[in-house]
Amino acid sequence: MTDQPTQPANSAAASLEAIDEAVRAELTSLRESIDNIDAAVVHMLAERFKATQRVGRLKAEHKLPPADPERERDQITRLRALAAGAHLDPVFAEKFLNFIIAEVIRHHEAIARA
Ligand SMILES: C=C(O[C@@H]1C=C(C(=O)O)C=C[C@H]1O)C(=O)O
Repeated sequence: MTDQPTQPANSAAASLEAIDEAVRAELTSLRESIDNIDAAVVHMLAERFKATQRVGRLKAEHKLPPADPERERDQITRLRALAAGAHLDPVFAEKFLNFIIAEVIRHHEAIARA
């Protein structure tokens, strides 16, 4: 026979409810932080795209190519180092930056065509 808790059943149920309440409160609090961080990420991305759109217009005016692989290599090196220092997976950081840069280049190509 396995060991059973010594508490009466209704008392055990009450403490389980208390744990559930504490877990629920922690989950809500963590999700509030996540929502704030997501909002900050969206605002930062919007600012970044404002800057890259200006770069795109400048490049188009001066007949410069939409992509700059050397600049991208420098950024990836820098971002990977920042990620490692921040305990973020550098592989993920690189993928994330490449995802954003691909979208920026798509915008620059569209600006050049317009
Ligand atoms: C914004 C630029 O255009 C492209 C997009 C980049 C980016 O999003 O960081 C970097 C290099 C370029 O391929 C740039 O040349 O600076």
